[in-house]
Amino acid sequence: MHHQPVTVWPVIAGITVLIVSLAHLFLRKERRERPWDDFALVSVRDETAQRSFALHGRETLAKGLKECSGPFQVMTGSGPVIVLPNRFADEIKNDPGLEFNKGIKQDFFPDYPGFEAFREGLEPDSVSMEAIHKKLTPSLGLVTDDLVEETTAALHDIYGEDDHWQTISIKNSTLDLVARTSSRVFLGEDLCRDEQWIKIAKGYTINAFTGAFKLRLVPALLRPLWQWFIPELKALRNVVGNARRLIETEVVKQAAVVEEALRAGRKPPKLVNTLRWMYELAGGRRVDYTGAQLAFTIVSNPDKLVPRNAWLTRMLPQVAMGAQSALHAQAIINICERPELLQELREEIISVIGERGWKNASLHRLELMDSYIKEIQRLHPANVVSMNRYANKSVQLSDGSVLPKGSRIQVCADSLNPQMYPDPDRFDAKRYLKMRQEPGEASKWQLAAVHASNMGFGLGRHACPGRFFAVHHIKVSLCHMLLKYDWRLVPGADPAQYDFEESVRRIKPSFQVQYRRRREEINLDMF
Ligand code: HEM
Repeated sequence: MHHQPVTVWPVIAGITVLIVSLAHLFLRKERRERPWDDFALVSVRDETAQRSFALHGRETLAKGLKECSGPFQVMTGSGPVIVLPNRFADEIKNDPGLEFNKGIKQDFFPDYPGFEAFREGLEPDSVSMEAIHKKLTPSLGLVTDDLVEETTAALHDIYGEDDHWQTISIKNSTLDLVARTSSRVFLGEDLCRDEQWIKIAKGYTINAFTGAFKLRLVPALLRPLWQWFIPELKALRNVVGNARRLIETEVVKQAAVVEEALRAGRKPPKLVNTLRWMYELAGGRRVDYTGAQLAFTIVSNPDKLVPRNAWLTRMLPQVAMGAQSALHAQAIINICERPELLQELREEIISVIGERGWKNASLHRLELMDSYIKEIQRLHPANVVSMNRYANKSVQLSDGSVLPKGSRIQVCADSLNPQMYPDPDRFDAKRYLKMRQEPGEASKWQLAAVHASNMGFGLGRHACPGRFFAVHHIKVSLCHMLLKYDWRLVPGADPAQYDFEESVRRIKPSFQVQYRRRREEINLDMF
């Protein structure tokens, strides 16, 4: 009788892959999700450490600070994080052993198709990072006219011209405003008004986060194959494809204008947007313009992030649009409760912009506004920890404790320290203005300056490089929003409309405010 040859090799190969994958999964879980030795694991209300931090993050941190004399740890959804009291902020701020990007890279898949934004955005020497440092920050004076024009057009579309009170979600409306006005600076006039682009910027984030989350659940060996079966990653690849079509068309268009001018022996017309800047900086280098633009917008919709991505939800909302729109929204909410301050801010805008126009120096002179926003970052921060780091090697602290290689770190804020801030629980819009009036302190307490006592923009070598633009941007927006509209809370509405996730506080999308068009004292569009 003829026997069918037994095809044992595929079976053996399959079993081997399974065993290796399970071993890998086990080891990975062991390595990344077990608390570190030598650091107290803090929890409150008899909850498990993970639930304690997820549900009562700020309370858990407060307990750790009160009961532990030094660093302690909390358990996040994706493993332990060692929390340092604020006194270590200056000590570790420039430590080369503590990286910003590595933690994100580990949880995302920059080499897989769809994750181009992570590949481009997480390279410290990427052209997009260079564009922020070398072009965007030094050229703020050049982007002001575009920002002013786009703000006027966007406010007209979003809030309109009606002088009767109307009700709107402050979170969604400021997100729409910021998505459009910052896209004007990132991409130029045509794309910032393109609904398809705005939709892409919002869709990319949710698919990237959900897809990465699902992929992380699978053993590493299977991921190269598994990625093709995850619906969100299919959607992600489509979004990138659509973005690529839009952005590359724009790159070709902008490049053609430059080439044509050069061929005709003319100086190319000036265009101020990061796309053009990256093109100029690229030299011979290959640049993924689409990945870079998606990286700029990656957190345009931070509310939709998946809870299990806790480590990332803490880090990424602090980058770009999500943080900018949250600060815009908080500035409006706070002003609703302070009509006298609104009047003072209006007077400052009228006197500074009215007399000097939209110069860079004028925006510097909006010192009350500067102080007001910094006080919001102090007293109503989106997060009470900052300086997310990953230890590339073990790092010894001055108290003798050792941050193990592979651990993730955060530093607690100290913005309620009465030694630093008298009457710390009081919201004082002029607090930083007064501090700047002390001899020698004029620039130390500017909104864009970083200091361990207010880490709204981080601290040290990984402090936010986009902060100078962010400050410029919010000042242009607030000049328009405060002068053109009256604002108030919805009468009788619950003031506590925030969601808390771990140590992060987010404004609920359902948080509504009321506004109506007023006649502005000066025409901001004429300067
Ligand atoms: C109000 C707006 C913004 C706020 C509050 C903010 C806040 C922050 C904070 C706190 C960090 C440090 C995170 C940490 O150390 O854990 C950070 C980093 C960063 N931010 Fe911002 N940011 C804002 C806007 C922007 C903008 C507009 C850009 C880009 C143009 C940007 C690009 C970045 C980048 C690339 C990093 C990482 C820096 C590095 O890897 O060294 N941010 N941001």
